[in-house]
Amino acid sequence: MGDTRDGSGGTALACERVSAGWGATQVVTDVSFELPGGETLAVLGRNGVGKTTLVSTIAGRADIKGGVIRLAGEPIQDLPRFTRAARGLGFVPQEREIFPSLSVEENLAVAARGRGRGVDEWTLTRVFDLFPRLLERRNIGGTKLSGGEQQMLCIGRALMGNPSILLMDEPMEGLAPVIVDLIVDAMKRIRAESGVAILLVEQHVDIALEFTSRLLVMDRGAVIFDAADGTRPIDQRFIESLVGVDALV
Ligand SMILES: Nc1ncnc2c1ncn2[C@@H]1O[C@H](COP(=O)(O)OP(=O)(O)OP(=O)(O)O)[C@@H](O)[C@H]1O
Repeated sequence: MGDTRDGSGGTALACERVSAGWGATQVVTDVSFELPGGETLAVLGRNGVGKTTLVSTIAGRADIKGGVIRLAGEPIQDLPRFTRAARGLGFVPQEREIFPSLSVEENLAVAARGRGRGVDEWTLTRVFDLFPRLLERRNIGGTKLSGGEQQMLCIGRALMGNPSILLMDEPMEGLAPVIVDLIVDAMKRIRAESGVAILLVEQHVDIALEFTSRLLVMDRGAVIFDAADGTRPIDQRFIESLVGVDALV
């Protein structure tokens, strides 16, 4: 019997015909998928196709216009974002949103939320073990960090909430290749050590395929290639052709 809170052994996150946008503007149309507990799903697509809008809708930041979002089976689309976070939805936003007036350690500490999982809990010590750079910089103000360090802090902060689902919006964007490697390694450790389900928004097909063969490709707000259940054979070059050349530079 799996952990009912994080849905392991069942569906951790599901979107059922979700349409969404910002104010009066609809961006996402009829997106459906299921993400089992502990698995990773990559959402691919070129700039502006609606990937951020989709994860922002799941997180409770964009406006849902139709459909149902389920967290471990329970509908959450009408809940405020803070309640979704409290129920186990972690978010690594594209803009990182580090608190500028707080140190690294304070940024992490304010996000701490224990869930009584004992040794499996993410704590300051564990986050510093995952990202030793953050330990070295623990007393530095959040905005004095490099882009890569800010991304580590943003991921560490989401982990401090001990989520069952981690929504990650292009976490490698704009980072030097050596930092991308470091973040990829950290994400592999996060998956192995915590069994968290990850919804990864990516533009780079090769990076997505390092984690998963569960893929959705979006174009103009809709899903144009659905391999979310992970059973479809994946041809990297075909997926790259769907995502578009601007994603390959
Ligand atoms: N916070 C926001 N407020 C208002 N409109 C937004 C917001 N974020 C995105 N949009 C709009 O939604 C549309 C789709 O953009 P979105 O960011 O969802 O695409 P994307 O696939 O994530 O692209 P990118 O990789 O550039 O982030 C665009 O017209 C964009 O201007």
